[in-house]
Amino acid sequence: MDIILASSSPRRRELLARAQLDFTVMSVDIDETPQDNELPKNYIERMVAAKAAAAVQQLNDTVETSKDNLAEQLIILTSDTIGVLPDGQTVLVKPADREHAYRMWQQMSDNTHEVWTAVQATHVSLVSTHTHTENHESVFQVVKQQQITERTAVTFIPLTTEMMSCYWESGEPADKAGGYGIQGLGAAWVSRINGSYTNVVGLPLSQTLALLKDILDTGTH
Ligand SMILES: Cc1cn([C@H]2C[C@H](O)[C@@H](COP(=O)(O)OP(=O)(O)OP(=O)(O)O)O2)c(=O)[nH]c1=O
Repeated sequence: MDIILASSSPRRRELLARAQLDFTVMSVDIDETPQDNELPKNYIERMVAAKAAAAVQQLNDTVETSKDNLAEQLIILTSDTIGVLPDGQTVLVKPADREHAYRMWQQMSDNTHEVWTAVQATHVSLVSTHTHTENHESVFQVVKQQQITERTAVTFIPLTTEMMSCYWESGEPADKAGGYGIQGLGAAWVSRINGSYTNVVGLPLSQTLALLKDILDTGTH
């Protein structure tokens, strides 16, 4: 079964490549705006499912021209990373602008938040259906989907306005949940983590491999 990583995150690509698996990558674009008072669990589960649905739709939009290059059974991997404040309710996403980043960082300063990454593995199969004109049409249909969510606690040192200003200017925070990258300059703000490091970077690697193994095992029985 072929694996598709449906993500435009270079970090996820790089992490999955470390497992020396064969996989291809496609980008999906969805609206990632949290709903009012949406709980972290609901938000993150909705995101990975929506990314998977967008990937299936994208495959089906081009299936007639690309099916010679596609396996009939595919596993699509989608993932989403958020920060969660100690209240267990506040979701930290990518900063919309500098002020948004500062607001998040003020709440994370000298405090411990959690980073949650959800991963969904979606097994799809190419099936041939009859159309009303008696023609055949091929579409990918979902056979099975499984999700996991991994949580890592991250403690920040006390932050000053000057530190926040310098960091924002670096450009690193813009495309990252909670407005920091532990794999980059953001490491200087982290005094301690408890849990998976790769989870913070965007893909909990060992847990993702276990999820893949699980869905591959059940798919072939
Ligand atoms: C906390 C943290 C997040 N991040 C990143 C991981 C995710 O890529 C990003 C959160 O945004 P996501 O929406 O999870 O992912 P994405 O938009 O980058 O990619 P795609 O939806 O196409 O898969 O924040 C880091 O790189 N380092 C960190 O320390």
